[in-house]
Amino acid sequence: MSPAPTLRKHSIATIGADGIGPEVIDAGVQVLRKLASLDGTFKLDFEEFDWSSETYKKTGQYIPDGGLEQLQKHDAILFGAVGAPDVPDHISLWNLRLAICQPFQQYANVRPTKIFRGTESPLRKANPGDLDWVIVRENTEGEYAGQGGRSHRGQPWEIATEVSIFTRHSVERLIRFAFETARKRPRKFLTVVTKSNAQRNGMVMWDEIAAEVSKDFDDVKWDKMLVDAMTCRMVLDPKSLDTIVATNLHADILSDLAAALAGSIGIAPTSNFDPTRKNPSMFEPIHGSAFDIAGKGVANPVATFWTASEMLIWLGEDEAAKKLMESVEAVTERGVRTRDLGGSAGTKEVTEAVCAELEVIYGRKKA
Ligand SMILES: NC(=O)c1ccc[n+]([C@@H]2O[C@H](COP(=O)([O-])OP(=O)(O)OC[C@H]3O[C@@H](n4cnc5c(N)ncnc54)[C@H](O)[C@@H]3O)[C@@H](O)[C@H]2O)c1
Ligand SMILES: O=C(O)[C@H](O)[C@@H](O)C(=O)O
Ligand SMILES: [K+]
Ligand SMILES: [Mn+2]
Repeated sequence: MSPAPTLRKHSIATIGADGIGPEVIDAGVQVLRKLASLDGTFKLDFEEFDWSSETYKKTGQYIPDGGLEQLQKHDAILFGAVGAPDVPDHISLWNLRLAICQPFQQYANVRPTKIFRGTESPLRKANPGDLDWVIVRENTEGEYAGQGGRSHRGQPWEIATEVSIFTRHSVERLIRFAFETARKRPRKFLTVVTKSNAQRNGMVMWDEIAAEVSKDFDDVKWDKMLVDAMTCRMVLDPKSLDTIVATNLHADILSDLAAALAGSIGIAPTSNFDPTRKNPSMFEPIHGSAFDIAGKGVANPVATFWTASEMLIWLGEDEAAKKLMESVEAVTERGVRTRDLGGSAGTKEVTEAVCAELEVIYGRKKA
């Protein structure tokens, strides 16, 4: 008798945090548990962290002392969203999301977008397949470097600075990552986005570094766009784009636009990668805590399912990741969609439909 194959194990830290964050993370964990049990070749262990704006209001901290060391023990982090109506947004963002991404040097933030079957783009002429992009966002510095200050508060002569920092080290590693990402995709095509007409230092260095790095990627075609013109190209000529690289802030904005053009911000995933694998990478839907719909059971969990699929690829579970995406798309195609996608289903119904579809895909149930 051949020995039983060893079960691959992955430990996941979950941080639902605020608003719809815990709702979509619970849905994601439910689907992941189902997937692992149907697949049977790998096991997922989850540890839940209750770090949130509620924790902050009680303890004065989002992340307790030693918190990053606790995260460090896990293979990946599945994150919901942070932000609450009664905590300033810059406090919540800087003390939870950025307090993980930056020290863990998760420098490549990868944001794919596509139009799901059964859903509609607000662009009249775009159909599934016509918009298929990956935005690579710098995730450690730039406009989010944390440099700046305020003086003379409240005075008519008050001043505030918000200084963008671009280092050759970080720009080069990110652009190299973007070329590698483009190389792995069928079209092998990268668009480098900057604002090197108005911003004449850091952005000009970006353009120069892109030109230098491109020499190591003869097989990847690339072009350049100014960020303002890029918004027009995304809307008017979506088929002309494939992989896109931009600064922390520019790509933050472009990726919300990309999600909306694909149908909804409720479908778009994010991977915050530390490509060196020294630290765990963090996976989250692109959207925020959406206070306007929190607690109503209507949040679209699809962004978190796609996020979970990206996380599985990072953990080496490509086959299961593919099956998860097949089942999500079968469900959208069948019309089980939340309100943001023009449907009437709630978070629970979509989640249950995806679990049922997984059973079909794994062949336990007749379709
Ligand atoms: N990475 C993060 O944790 C993250 C990201 C973005 C915003 N935020 C924070 O979230 C809070 C709210 O920010 P915002 O309103 O600018 O952006 P948001 O993404 O939370 O919401 C924008 C709009 O999209 C809708 N929406 C978002 N996700 C949805 C989903 N899954 N299903 C259906 N509809 C969805 C919301 O209802 C809202 O109308 C703020 O505190 C902000 O700082 C956090
Ligand atoms: O990091 C940010 O800019 C915000 O949290 C959010 O808009 C995101 O996209 O993660
Ligand atoms: K998020
Ligand atoms: Mn954003």
